[in-house]
Amino acid sequence: MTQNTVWQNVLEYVRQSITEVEYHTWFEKIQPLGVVNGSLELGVPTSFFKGWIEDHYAELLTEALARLGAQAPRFELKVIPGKPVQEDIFSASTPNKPQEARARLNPKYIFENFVVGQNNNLAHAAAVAVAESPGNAYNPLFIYGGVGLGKTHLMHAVGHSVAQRFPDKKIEYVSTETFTNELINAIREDRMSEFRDRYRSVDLLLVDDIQFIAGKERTQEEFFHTFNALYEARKQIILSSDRPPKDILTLEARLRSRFEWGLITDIQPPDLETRVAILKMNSEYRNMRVPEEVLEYIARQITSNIRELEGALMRVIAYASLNGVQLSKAVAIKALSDVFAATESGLAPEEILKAVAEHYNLRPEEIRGAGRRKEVVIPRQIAMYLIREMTHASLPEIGQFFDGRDHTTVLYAIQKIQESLDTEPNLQQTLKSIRERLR
Ligand SMILES: Nc1ncnc2c1ncn2[C@@H]1O[C@H](COP(=O)(O)OP(=O)(O)OP(=O)(O)O)[C@@H](O)[C@H]1O
Repeated sequence: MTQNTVWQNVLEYVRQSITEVEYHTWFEKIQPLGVVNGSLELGVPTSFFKGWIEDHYAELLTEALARLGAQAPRFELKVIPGKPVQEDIFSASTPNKPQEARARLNPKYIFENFVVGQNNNLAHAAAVAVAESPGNAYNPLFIYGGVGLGKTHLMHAVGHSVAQRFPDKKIEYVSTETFTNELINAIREDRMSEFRDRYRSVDLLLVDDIQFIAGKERTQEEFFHTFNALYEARKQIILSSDRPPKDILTLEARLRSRFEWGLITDIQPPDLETRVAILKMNSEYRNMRVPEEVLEYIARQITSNIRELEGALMRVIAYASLNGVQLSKAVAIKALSDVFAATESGLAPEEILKAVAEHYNLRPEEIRGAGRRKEVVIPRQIAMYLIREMTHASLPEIGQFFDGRDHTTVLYAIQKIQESLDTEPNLQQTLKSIRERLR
């Protein structure tokens, strides 16, 4: 199981550095075989495939292993003809066929894997009630809370549970971003009735990150009608958000009041015991035995984001396996040393954004916002680049920070700056003086 943990970490890194097409073409077909003497062994379907990976991605793979703390990062490709596509927990969240409702649900996000603590027990109880009697308990169910605290997990858990209990019910999970993009495409391609049929014919609609609907008038209009159609037909709606409806600015009053019709429940950051329990559950899920002292060390370091908490555990497991050492607190401290060193040196994305804004004589909101003028686009790209360089924020987190942009937008911005750095000496000077402001 360790190899899966290592591989998932590597994949996460790789995915941020290449296009989705490359990722699906090459990396989804690789199967982790094991870590042998510190070298990660990977199974590939053909020798052509092997050669391609060696020629094009060797450096990236080595870099990913080094980032995981491998002292001597090495991997070996073995041709295993006819090997099926690796089953990985991330692949379930990306298929395009809309009707395959369950396919959009992450298999890990079930009630059994959700640790209930004081921070989330009300949200959990409400989700269970809704799963038992969709459309009748609380409609809509509105779950809000900070980043990485389990909102999506709970929504998916309801989806899995309803799918199991009521196999004929149609379930749709969608992020607000996807809903918006699909709406735009439907309008452009003259497929609005298809779009409406699809969303208005479901029995359970799960919409993630609804706060991003703010300011999008056409999306709000369409969602309003979808909401009404489903509500009147007593179909269940669950919404997640990083804030309660009253704090979503520029949300039409009629939508806000609808969001408040059912039950609004929040998820708070977990306490220490709950964090340890989550880590324990996670290691059991991966069939790993991790000493209590390691779990506790990690749980004490990371307090407010469960995704980061899990990421740290994975990193420690990967580090131990790649370096051939037993899991212990000392190893955990080493494995996480650079993670914590960087957060202690402690620049927050806000500070970096502020420095960029000051440099350009702009307001931070102008850079963060939707403006497309060149005067704000370049500072925005620079801010994204520097946040990536100076913090441990992931591409999706940076995207979220910049008013919910997609991680591909962030990746594009970073690549753009990297390319320009070679050709534009002025840009190097700009970056230098912004970095100096941050000293
Ligand atoms: N109570 C919990 N028990 C076990 N795992 C949890 C719990 N809460 C969150 N997690 C795990 O933490 C990770 C992040 O959770 P999730 O994606 O649901 O957060 P979120 O609140 O939707 O975040 P975002 O605001 O970024 O959308 C997931 O891997 C999830 O399984």
